[in-house]
Amino acid sequence: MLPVMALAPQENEFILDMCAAPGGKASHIAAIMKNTGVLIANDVNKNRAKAVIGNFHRMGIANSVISTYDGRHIPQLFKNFDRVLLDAPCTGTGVISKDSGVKMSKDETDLQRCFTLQRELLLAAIDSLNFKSSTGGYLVYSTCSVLAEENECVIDYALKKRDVKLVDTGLSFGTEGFTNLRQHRFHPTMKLTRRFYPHTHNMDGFFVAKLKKFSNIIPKNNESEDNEEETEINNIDSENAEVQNTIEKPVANIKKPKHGRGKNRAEKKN
Ligand SMILES: C[S@@+](CC[C@H](N)C(=O)[O-])C[C@H]1O[C@@H](n2cnc3c(N)ncnc32)[C@H](O)[C@@H]1O
Repeated sequence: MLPVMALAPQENEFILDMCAAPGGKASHIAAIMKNTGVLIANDVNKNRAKAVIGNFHRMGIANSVISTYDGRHIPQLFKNFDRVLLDAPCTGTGVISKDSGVKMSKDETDLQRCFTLQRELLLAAIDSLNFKSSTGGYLVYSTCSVLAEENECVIDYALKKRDVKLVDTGLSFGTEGFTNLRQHRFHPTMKLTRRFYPHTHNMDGFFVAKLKKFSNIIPKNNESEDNEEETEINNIDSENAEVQNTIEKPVANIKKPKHGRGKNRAEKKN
């Protein structure tokens, strides 16, 4: 439950668990909230969401709404959360000891698909946060993967695309996230993220990062978006343009995100 400890939910807050099923972490958050405030427990997979319903009934949780939206659409549906947990879908390379099939069943395309989705979900999670929250404005991103492509690379992307900064997770163990790995050079604050390894920490491989949001402004990215001015998210967000077009459709009909062809200019350059 490390991500929930890092999230540090408070009573009476408005909290989103964007990828909640089967609901272990959402139940933990709800227990800390003591049936005050509101918890939105969302998961795109309707079958898996049934497990959240079961868990919440069993635990007598009465302050929650369980939804089955694609997390990338959440900012158009709910906004101004005090805290958001994004326990992202991932390749599961941290739990190979439990499911050795991961070694054989994932190829490069799966990895690419995973980290594209992770980036999109993370931007949506940030966009749904209330930076003016008097108690929060925090987001926790976690995966059960040990691959930098699904962890530091995703966080690095968000640091460039939104007005957020990494903060201490408050977790007293784990190793520091990478600032320097192969061809990658990440922001020095990446050491505030935490990595957990089966052989070192006697637990599943895991990654936890905590971000604080400072405004709704999309920072000018000097490397890839030289001609773009700082802009309020609500006005432009081209990444969400496709989402806006599909928002009225049932989840099953939602267009898949485009990979490769059709990406916007900035993403292509990254
Ligand atoms: C690592 S699991 C979450 C585990 C959960 N936090 C818990 O503690 O029980 C990732 C979840 O993300 C969900 N998911 C995948 N794509 C999604 C999307 N686009 N929007 C929302 N949820 C998504 C999957 O259905 C899966 O249940």
